[in-house]
Amino acid sequence: MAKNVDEEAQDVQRKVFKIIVIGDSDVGKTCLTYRFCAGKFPDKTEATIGVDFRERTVDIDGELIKLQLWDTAGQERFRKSMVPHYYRNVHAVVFTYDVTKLASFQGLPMWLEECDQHSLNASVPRILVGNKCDLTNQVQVETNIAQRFADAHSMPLFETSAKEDKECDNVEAIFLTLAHKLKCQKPMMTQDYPKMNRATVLSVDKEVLRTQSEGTCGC
Ligand SMILES: Nc1nc2c(ncn2[C@@H]2O[C@H](COP(=O)(O)OP(=O)(O)OP(=O)(O)O)[C@@H](O)[C@H]2O)c(=O)[nH]1
Repeated sequence: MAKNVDEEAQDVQRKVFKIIVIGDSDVGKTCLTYRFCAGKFPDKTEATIGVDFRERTVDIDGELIKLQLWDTAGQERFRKSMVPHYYRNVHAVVFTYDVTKLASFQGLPMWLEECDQHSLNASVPRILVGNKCDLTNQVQVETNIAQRFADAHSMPLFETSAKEDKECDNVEAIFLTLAHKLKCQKPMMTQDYPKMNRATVLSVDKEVLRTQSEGTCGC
C-alpha cells in the first residue's frame, strides 16, 4: 500500500539504523530477522542469495527508530560479489552461530576478521547470538565457552531460538538492546539511501545471479 504524505514525512524524521546479521549458512539468520520483523517463525526458508532486508520501527523512550536488518547470505557462493554492499554504512553487527553446530561457532573468528577488514571495529556495537536453543539435546556449544568468546570480544551474548514462540521476548531483547545503544548515535541519513526499499536491494541480488549464470557460479 502506498504511503501517505504524513507517513513519508515521519520516515524522513525517523532515525534509521543499518544492522547486519552475519554468520555461517543455516544458523538461522533469516529466521531471526523474520521473527523480529514479522513476529513469527517463517513457514519455509531458502538459502539467502546475496542479501535480503527487513525493517521494523521501534519506540525507544518515546522516540521512533527504524531498524533496518540486513539478512546476509552465509554461503560463500551466494555472497562474494555482495560483500562490499553489506559493510557500507553499518551501525551494528549481529554475529550468529548455531548452538547445535560447533563448526558455526568455530567459524566466528572468520566473520570477525571480515568485519575488521571492512573497518568495522569495536566502536560499532556488536552482539553474539547462539540460535536454535530449542534443540536442547543436540547442543554442541556450551554457554560458558560462548560466554568466554563473547567476553574476549567485548560483546553481549544471547542464546535464543527463532523457532520457539516462548523465546520471542529474547529475540526482541537482542534487537532492542542494539536499538538502545544506537539511539544516541548518528543515524543513516535519508540521502545515503534515497528511496531505498526492498526492491532496490533485490535488484542487486539479481545482478549477482546474472553474474553467476554467466559462468562464475561456485557450485
Ligand atoms: N530448531 C530450530 N531450527 C531453526 C531455528 N532457526 C532456524 N532454523 C532452521 O534452520 C534452517 C536455516 O535457517 P535460515 O534462517 O534459513 O538460516 P540462514 O542462516 O539464514 O541461512 P543462509 O541464508 O544460507 O545463510 C531452516 O531449516 C530453519 O527452519 C531455530 O531457532 N530452531
